Amino acid sequence: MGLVELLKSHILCHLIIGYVFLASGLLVNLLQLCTLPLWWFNKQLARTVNCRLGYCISSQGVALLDWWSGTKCTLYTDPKDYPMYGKENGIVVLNHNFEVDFLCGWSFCERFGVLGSSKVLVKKELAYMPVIGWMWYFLEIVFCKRKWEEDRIAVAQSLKRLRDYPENFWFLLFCEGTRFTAQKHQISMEVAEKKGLPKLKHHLLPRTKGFWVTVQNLRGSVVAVYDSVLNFRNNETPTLLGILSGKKYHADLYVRRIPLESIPEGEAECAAWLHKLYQEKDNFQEEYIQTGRFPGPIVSSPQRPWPLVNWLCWSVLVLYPLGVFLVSLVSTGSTLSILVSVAFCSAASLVFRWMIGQTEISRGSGYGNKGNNNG
Ligand SMILES: CC/C=C\C/C=C\C/C=C\C/C=C\C/C=C\C/C=C\CCC(=O)SCCNC(=O)CCNC(=O)[C@H](O)C(C)(C)COP(=O)(O)OP(=O)(O)OC[C@H]1O[C@@H](n2cnc3c(N)ncnc32)[C@H](O)[C@@H]1OP(=O)(O)O
Ligand SMILES: CCCCCCCCCCCCCCCC(=O)OC[C@@H](O)COP(=O)(O)O
Repeated sequence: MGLVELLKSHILCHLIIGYVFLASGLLVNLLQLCTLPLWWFNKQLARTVNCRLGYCISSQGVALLDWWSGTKCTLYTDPKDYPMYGKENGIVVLNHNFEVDFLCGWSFCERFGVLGSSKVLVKKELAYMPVIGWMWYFLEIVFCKRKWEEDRIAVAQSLKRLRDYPENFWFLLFCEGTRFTAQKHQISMEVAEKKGLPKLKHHLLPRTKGFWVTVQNLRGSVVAVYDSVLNFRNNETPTLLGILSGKKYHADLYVRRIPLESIPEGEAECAAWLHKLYQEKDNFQEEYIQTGRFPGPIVSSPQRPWPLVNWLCWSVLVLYPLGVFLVSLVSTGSTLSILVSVAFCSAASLVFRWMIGQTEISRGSGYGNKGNNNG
């Protein structure tokens, strides 16, 4: 192991990264709170400002993936669709097998200039997470309880609000509704069998209601569905802790652009369309596993320097006062103030570790563990 690798895997580096993320993130959350009065006077300006503020947080995740761990993300897509990416609103339908799929998603958003404005249908539990969950409130992210009776009105209302969003956005949908596990897969295939639907090998049976309500409510504002399939080379299953330790992975993403007008309007027809899409996604995954590549050409989607620049700026901004504080603490501080500071740092480390834990499939929810629903 080289010196740089050793340094990247050192806990002190992780603590510094965690501190920069939490301190800058909470500062940004505070700035977002300050934009509240602006919503009354100029809603579109408030939204644009919040996109930029959101970028300050999520691009740190991209910097960690692209610059710190050096993970490569390769895009397979039709070159004639490429110029449209980032220039129009799209619904992204992505498989949900990996703990860092959201980071890869963010990395592509960054490359196409839609990171600050990117949206997702996310489980309500994540709304309470400091920094990211709080940022999402101001970015008008759509939360769901994964209980259709409670979600149907709230989700539709949140989606309707996005119709006049001032920035181009991608709306991410994990239609499987939860991360892939062997047990959830077995149960969802039992549901598929009961419904007379073909079995899927690499995906859970998609939940169709969220997709239907999204397509219905964003029609006219969103132009296309980006059917996306993500996998990692060499059968790797990357983790956020691995990335934090500087482990380099190689992600491959296959994207097909499907015009929204080709998707049926009726609920049953739309659901059938989505089930067919997941059979095709399953075939693409199978092809990747057999051949090590997705269909179609690789299109270069270069990284931009901004996530690194943003990360360095925030690091200077929050590490400098910490340094000054630590020096004064050591030189003049009482035992009590040193103990309080140590306790505070330990608590912050635990919060950061808890946030990382939210990405771990082994700590995932029981949703999808019962055939008749929430489990
Ligand atoms: C060019 C580059 C392109 C792309 C780049 C890629 C991406 C970048 C884009 C954006 C990035 C932005 C942000 C990313 C950042 C972070 C996000 C990270 C993660 C958070 C994601 C989540 O939180 S996922 C969980 C929440 N989301 C969802 O659940 C969405 C899918 N779910 C739905 O749509 C649901 O329908 C629902 C949530 C709306 C409602 O839930 P409910 O459980 O009530 O669902 P249903 O009513 O559908 O369920 C009942 C039906 O399901 C059948 N059933 C029962 N058991 C099962 C089972 N085990 N498996 C499957 N189906 C089951 C049941 O029979 C019912 O059937 P019906 O026929 O009656 O419908
Ligand atoms: C320097 C930057 C460091 C960045 C550190 C980020 C810290 C962690 C933030 C995590 C925020 C996003 C979490 C996404 C987690 C996720 O993928 O959720 C899973 C859900 O879909 C489904 O849940 P489940 O039913 O449990 O599978």
